[in-house]
Amino acid sequence: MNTNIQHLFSITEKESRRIIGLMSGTSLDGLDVALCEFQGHGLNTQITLQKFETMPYSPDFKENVKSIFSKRQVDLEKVCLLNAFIGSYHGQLILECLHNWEIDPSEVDIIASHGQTIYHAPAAQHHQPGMPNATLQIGDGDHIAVKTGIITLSDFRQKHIAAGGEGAPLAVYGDYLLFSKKGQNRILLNVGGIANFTFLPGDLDTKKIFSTDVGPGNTLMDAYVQLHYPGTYYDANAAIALQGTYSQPLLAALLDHPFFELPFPKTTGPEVFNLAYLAQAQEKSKTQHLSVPDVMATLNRFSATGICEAITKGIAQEKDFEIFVSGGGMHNPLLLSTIKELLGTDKIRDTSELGILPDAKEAVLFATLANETLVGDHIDFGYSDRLVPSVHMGKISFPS
Ligand SMILES: Nc1ncnc2c1ncn2[C@@H]1O[C@H](COP(=O)(O)OP(=O)(O)OP(=O)(O)O)[C@@H](O)[C@H]1O
Ligand SMILES: CC(=O)N[C@H]1[C@@H]2OC[C@@H](O2)[C@@H](O)[C@@H]1O[C@H](C)C(=O)O
Repeated sequence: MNTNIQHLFSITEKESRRIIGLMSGTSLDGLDVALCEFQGHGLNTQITLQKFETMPYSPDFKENVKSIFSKRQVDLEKVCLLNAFIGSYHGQLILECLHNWEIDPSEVDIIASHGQTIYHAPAAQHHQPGMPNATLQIGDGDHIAVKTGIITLSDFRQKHIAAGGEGAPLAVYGDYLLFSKKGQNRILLNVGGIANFTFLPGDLDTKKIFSTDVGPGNTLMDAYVQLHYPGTYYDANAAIALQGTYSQPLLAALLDHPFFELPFPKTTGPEVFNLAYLAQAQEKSKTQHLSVPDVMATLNRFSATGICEAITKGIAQEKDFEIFVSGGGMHNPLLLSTIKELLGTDKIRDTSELGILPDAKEAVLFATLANETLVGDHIDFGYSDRLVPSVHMGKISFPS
């Protein structure tokens, strides 16, 4: 047997496995690195988040990725170069993290890498006849494996699409295993660039469980800040939005998009919800005269409204539910207070109450997906055979 396969096989036989989960999200703040220890699998998964760090990206790197991110026309050579570059750069950042944590790479069994999404195109969004759901993450796993010497699983979204899904959100697979609780309806809300939530019914009926994107989380707010305050990446603590007042006509125009009417589960990205979309909405609502703080306040309210309307639809007739929030948007005080106001609840907790640091949740998800691919059994995610396919995801890269 090839020694790589032998090594992989021995990892699957271990009592516990150390897996590094990686996430590089749409806001391009940095690479989230979560070192997790797993025992068991499926609903018996036991996970300990041993270390977590966000390795910040340099401004140059952000600009490089932004030049090809979510754009229909790009420099194809740049895409090709960045695919290799990001793989090796992520490998380097992992080695730096391990060095900071005084952990030798040989003590890590597996890396689970999301890569960098550069284009997301579910069929409901691209409308190109005869063309499938599609999504593209770059930062090739072979480069990570060779750089670190650690077996790497990557490119998780393609199998989801191949099996009938839209490639996102994948959160349902991890949330169900790590956070379901019999007797309690739970909403796991992640406010990243795009916001999404998972509904976990208290009867644990997999036919009702799903994750769905709901629309913009931070992406439009971030893009607008970056346009008006070059060198600033986001509206820290909603300082700008809090100086403004939201505009009802602009809010209505922003909410007037067919995505919001689509049934769950569904997915979207900055390919749709971007500055051009905002400009169209301002034109439609004749609100081009608004001040920067007023637009920021409206974008903030837009994200909160999209989130709350989707949650209200998603929980259907369930009256009692708990919300656990994660993602960078949870640090935005105006967004959080509006979500509480619109849902009429004060009871929003974060996932640290469930044992997982909220900023680490998505990186932990990919580690969990890798653990299932290595040692998990078939789980029937039945919400819809097509949209939450029951598959194991990730491609395997060996270091040699
Ligand atoms: N103190 C804060 N005040 C306001 N917003 C904040 C604060 N801290 C973080 N954010 C927001 O959170 C964003 C980063 O969130 P996160 O890291 O969850 O996004 P991501 O993982 O890149 O996105 P996605 O989940 O869509 O891939 C920032 O760009 C910013 O908009
Ligand atoms: C295509 C893509 O990268 N989508 C991300 C993004 O960030 C949040 C939301 O949009 C979600 O759909 C997804 O990530 C999480 C980890 C998911 O798949 O559950």
